[in-house]
Amino acid sequence: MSERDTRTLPKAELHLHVEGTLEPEMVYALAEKNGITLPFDDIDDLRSRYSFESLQPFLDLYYACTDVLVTRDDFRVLAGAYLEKAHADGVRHVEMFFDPQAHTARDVAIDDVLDGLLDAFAEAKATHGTTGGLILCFLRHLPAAEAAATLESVAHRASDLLAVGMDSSEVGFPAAPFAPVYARARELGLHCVGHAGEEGDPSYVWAALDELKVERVDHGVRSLEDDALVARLVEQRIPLTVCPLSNLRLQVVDDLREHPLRRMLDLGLVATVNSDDPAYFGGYVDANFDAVRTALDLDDDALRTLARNSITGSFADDDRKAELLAEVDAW
Ligand code: HPA
Ligand SMILES: [Zn+2]
Repeated sequence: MSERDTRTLPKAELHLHVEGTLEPEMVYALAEKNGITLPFDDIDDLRSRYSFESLQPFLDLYYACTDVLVTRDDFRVLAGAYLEKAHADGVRHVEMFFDPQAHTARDVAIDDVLDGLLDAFAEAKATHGTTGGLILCFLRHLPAAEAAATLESVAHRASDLLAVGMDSSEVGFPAAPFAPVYARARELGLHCVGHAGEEGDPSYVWAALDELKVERVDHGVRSLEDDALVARLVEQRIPLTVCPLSNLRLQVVDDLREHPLRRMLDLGLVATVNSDDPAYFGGYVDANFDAVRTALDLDDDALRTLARNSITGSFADDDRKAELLAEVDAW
């Protein structure tokens, strides 16, 4: 096993929900500032709820906490705190998910969400040289018509986004109705990614590829159950944004020593390591690198491959990719 400090390994984070970086202290501070009554007794009661049997109970808590985000500055502060932690973890490029429908449903203006998040990126670029951008996620448990309306509401600001994505409950919520929304996103010049194969079987990953035409699969760990799917992902070099501690906490895997990440690398898949919802799942990106390094006995070459995959799998421009890949080679 490698002994190097993985925080010094230059990397990109490609699977990070900004709402999932809401730490309990910030939940309480923002609730007080914004006069919001939380459905918990106190901060310790909230902390006691961070144990999840599956995706849905986590999502219920995640959306309840999201209600404290109201103003442009709330979004700036939230994303800014994450970008500082990411910088300390060696993250040089971030492609950040946000869930606009979780905010506009509470009458928060989508421009305030976007502007606050972009303020934080501008600060991180100026302070640390961090690059990256925003991925607008559609909530797949809601009707596709609502996703379409959300996209149209920001169509005039498409240049402020990198991509669209899809998250929230997976099993029982088919991708096909969202195909026209994804087609429209491509028309607007946006990249396309989507969560699939987290809890859903390989048919969900096929649908993300064939119906939504995603360029990257978020999670995708269940793809390994289907050899033909693995062959397609390898052949087309479709990156998979894997989130080990998330998989452990949501009981997608019982034990990190059984996590498929090493098998994914051995099969030639473009797998990356990410934190998903770090405030809820026990750690930011370096904690994820550290956990899989120990559990799967990964050496420095495997860690470098994961970092390289995060850069080649990103939507950074070619010059930025070359710059970051050279930094990884020098590690
Ligand atoms: O891990 C996740 N899966 C699906 N939706 C999500 N929304 C936030 N985190 C997640
Ligand atoms: Zn996710």
